[in-house]
Amino acid sequence: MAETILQVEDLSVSFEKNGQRDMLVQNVSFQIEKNQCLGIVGESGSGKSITCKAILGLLRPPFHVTGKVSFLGRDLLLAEDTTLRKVRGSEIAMILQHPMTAFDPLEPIGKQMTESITLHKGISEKEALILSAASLEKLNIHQPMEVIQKYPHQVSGGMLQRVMIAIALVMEPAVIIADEPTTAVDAVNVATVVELFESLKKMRKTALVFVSHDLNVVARLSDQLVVMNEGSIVERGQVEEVLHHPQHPKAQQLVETRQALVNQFYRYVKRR
Ligand SMILES: Nc1ncnc2c1ncn2[C@@H]1O[C@H](COP(=O)(O)OP(=O)(O)OP(=O)(O)O)[C@@H](O)[C@H]1O
Repeated sequence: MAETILQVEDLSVSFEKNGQRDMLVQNVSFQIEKNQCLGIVGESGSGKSITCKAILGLLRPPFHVTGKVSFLGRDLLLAEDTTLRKVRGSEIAMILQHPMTAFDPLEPIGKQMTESITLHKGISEKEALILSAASLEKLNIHQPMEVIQKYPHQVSGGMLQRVMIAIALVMEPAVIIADEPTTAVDAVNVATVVELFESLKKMRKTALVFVSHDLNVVARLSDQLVVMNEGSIVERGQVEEVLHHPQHPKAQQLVETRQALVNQFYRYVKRR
């Protein structure tokens, strides 16, 4: 039987402002097994990022989170901060949409990479540096030692997203939560990133939560797909089923928009 690694039950998030409570995410439930990828799609503002942040315990008041997030039998919503930090670094990796916010602007990139790796893997800084450089090379970063010496503001957003993915590759976590991990990455490197995620899934049995606006990438990586709208899941199922036979109007709209873009692309290619 497949082993459930992450189970989210009735996750709701509200935000309090001027005595008024806004519901941002409502009763979201899903589960992921080892070696499986759950894709999350939905229009901008539908609650995808807030859901990821809530799972990772990254929301503080005035956000209010309820529900249950079980990771290998532990409820992450009830976990102490120190436990959460440990889990986040080594067992659940996160790749965030805005990479700049994930790095300390005052420390070189390499130091930040080796710090998390030595802490969670219990290896020396030198070993961590070698692993970091090898991991960066897998992501087509050909002069890794140069990048390692730079500060976050000295490289592009796409490069920082690849650095976050490189850290995840070294850590080999049980789960990766990737919130639009390729938004700033150029097209050639998107293919590399997708291949690396695919091989992590296959070789390491990593479970993935993959949020993206790119339905082609989602179709390639995901097994199950959920569609979010206004904070709720409005459709779920096998990825092919949802993409080929969407039932909810919002899911249909997403798929139609993608089809229109693909058709436009082929018309453009034919004209050339
Ligand atoms: N820091 C915040 N404070 C208050 N409200 C927020 C905050 N971040 C997000 N929200 C609100 O929460 C809701 C869900 O936002 P979220 O960022 O999860 O959407 P999303 O689906 O990830 O969108 P996108 O695809 O543009 O990243 C939106 O109504 C948004 O305005």
